Amino acid sequence: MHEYSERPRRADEHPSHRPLPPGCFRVQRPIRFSHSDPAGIVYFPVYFDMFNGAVEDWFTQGLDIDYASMILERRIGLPIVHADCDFLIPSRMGETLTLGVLLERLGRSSLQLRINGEHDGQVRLSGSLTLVTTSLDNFAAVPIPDDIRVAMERYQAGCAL
Ligand SMILES: CC(C)(COP(=O)(O)OP(=O)(O)OC[C@H]1O[C@@H](n2cnc3c(N)ncnc32)[C@H](O)[C@@H]1OP(=O)(O)O)[C@@H](O)C(=O)NCCC(=O)NCCSC(=O)c1ccc(O)cc1
Repeated sequence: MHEYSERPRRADEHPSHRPLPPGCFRVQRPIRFSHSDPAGIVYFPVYFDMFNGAVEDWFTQGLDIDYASMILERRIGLPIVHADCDFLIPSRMGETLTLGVLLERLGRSSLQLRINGEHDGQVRLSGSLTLVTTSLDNFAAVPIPDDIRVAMERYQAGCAL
């Protein structure tokens, strides 16, 4: 039996669809012509590309760990093993989305992030990414390196404030 009546209907009815805590890292993303489909709204895969850009900026600006050096010099990759997104309100060219990053879970080699797209205080989309720290030499999962874990734990504590 379908239980559609139990699905959240409005942006403010589900916990993950509320704005993230103010302490979370946020980055602005202008919506450009190239992001939109013929209906004039952002084409859904574009949001996943924006999510990864937000993760890169979160590392470099929010954690103070240079994302490019982590990959190119330390040879630590962060492949995505899970991605999902609820799309609540469409966005259009000329608008600016604010992407916020909440660190929901820190595992041995994986981390789960909630990434919300907000506009005028409203959550327009709410996604989840699971990333795994991986050696780029053999493409196997490796424990999250200590310095990265410390930075993430510090971030998690600050975000909750
Ligand atoms: C990442 C992998 C090498 C890990 O494989 P394994 O070493 O066998 O993984 P394990 O089963 O041991 O799991 C490792 C951890 O991931 C977790 N995991 C693994 N799969 C999942 C899924 N699907 N969901 C949630 N958690 C998961 C698992 O629970 C372990 O967690 P911890 O307890 O915290 O350690 C392998 O799963 C893989 O290669 N997957 C394909 C990844 C891929 O192709 N993704 C899409 C493209 S990558 C990409 O877009 C990208 C973006 C940005 C970048 O910087 C890099 C790449």
